[in-house]
Amino acid sequence: MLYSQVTPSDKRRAFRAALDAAATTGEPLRLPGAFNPLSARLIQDKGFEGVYVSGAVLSADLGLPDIGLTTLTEVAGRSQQIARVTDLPALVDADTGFGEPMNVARTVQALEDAGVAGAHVEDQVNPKRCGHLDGKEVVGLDEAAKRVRAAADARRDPGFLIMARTDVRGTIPGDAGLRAAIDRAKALVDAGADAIFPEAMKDLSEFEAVASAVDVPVLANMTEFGKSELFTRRQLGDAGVRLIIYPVTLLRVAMGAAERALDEISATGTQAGQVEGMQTRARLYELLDYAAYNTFDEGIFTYRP
Ligand SMILES: C[C@](O)(C(=O)O)[C@H](CC(=O)O)C(=O)O
Ligand SMILES: [Mg+2]
Repeated sequence: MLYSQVTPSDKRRAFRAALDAAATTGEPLRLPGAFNPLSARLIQDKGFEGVYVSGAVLSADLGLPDIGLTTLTEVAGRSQQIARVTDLPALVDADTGFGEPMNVARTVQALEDAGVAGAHVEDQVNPKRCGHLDGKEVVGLDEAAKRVRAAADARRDPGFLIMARTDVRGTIPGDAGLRAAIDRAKALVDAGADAIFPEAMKDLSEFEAVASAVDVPVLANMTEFGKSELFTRRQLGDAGVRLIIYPVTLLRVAMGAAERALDEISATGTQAGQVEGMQTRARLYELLDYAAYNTFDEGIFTYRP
């Protein structure tokens, strides 16, 4: 009932332990993007290992493009709403950290307070772009390392996972881009990153090259309509990847269904033809643990001192 009984520090410990275990099992953790707290419940119910709080989803949710318009307050608020309804660890997209290294430090503390298990900070210039679009730019390695060091130094819970994302691959064509990504990944681990998010890898061999160059967990971003092919968990696990995000998948699926429903109402004058594909009232109540609230009510009601 209400919120998760698992404390943030327990979730962080469990997240790190699961990441360690993934190195031996070869089965990367799967973190679908929760587009709201309810979808986080569904992700847990379906047996996934974590939830992702995507910047692209958060901005789209607000009717905005993903170009660095959202604020720390908005991201931390949404992260807290999502993290508190699930026992799973939540990994948050902190974009560029919302400013200079000192702002990055504050971002990490705000996200710790939000109860999430970790966050990634990227090396794009402000204003940032989706990592799978052309024309993005990155800051120098020095600046990128300062962001990561600030993030690592700021956390109060050593379990909070600091992930460094590098977008450099997409800014340099050919092998030089991959080499630059590997160099950055290593330098960002030296700066204190607990994990690496190499953005816009072209193929499996690129994931493999990054994963074998660093001895921290590496994330694969399986976003649709982007630069990376959609690989399976098995393929990514074999390439040495330890966690996979499906950042915008559930939002895209839900919005696709919403469009179809609206079109059908317009075309036929009723949503009746869509009911079959809908989540039922009973299933919604199950996810909300409605029954527990009834029992609670009865407990209060029948209480006799
Ligand atoms: C992972 C990502 O940073 C996100 O905000 O979810 C995006 C996803 C996307 O726009 O498809 C990204 O930059 O890859
Ligand atoms: Mg993002």
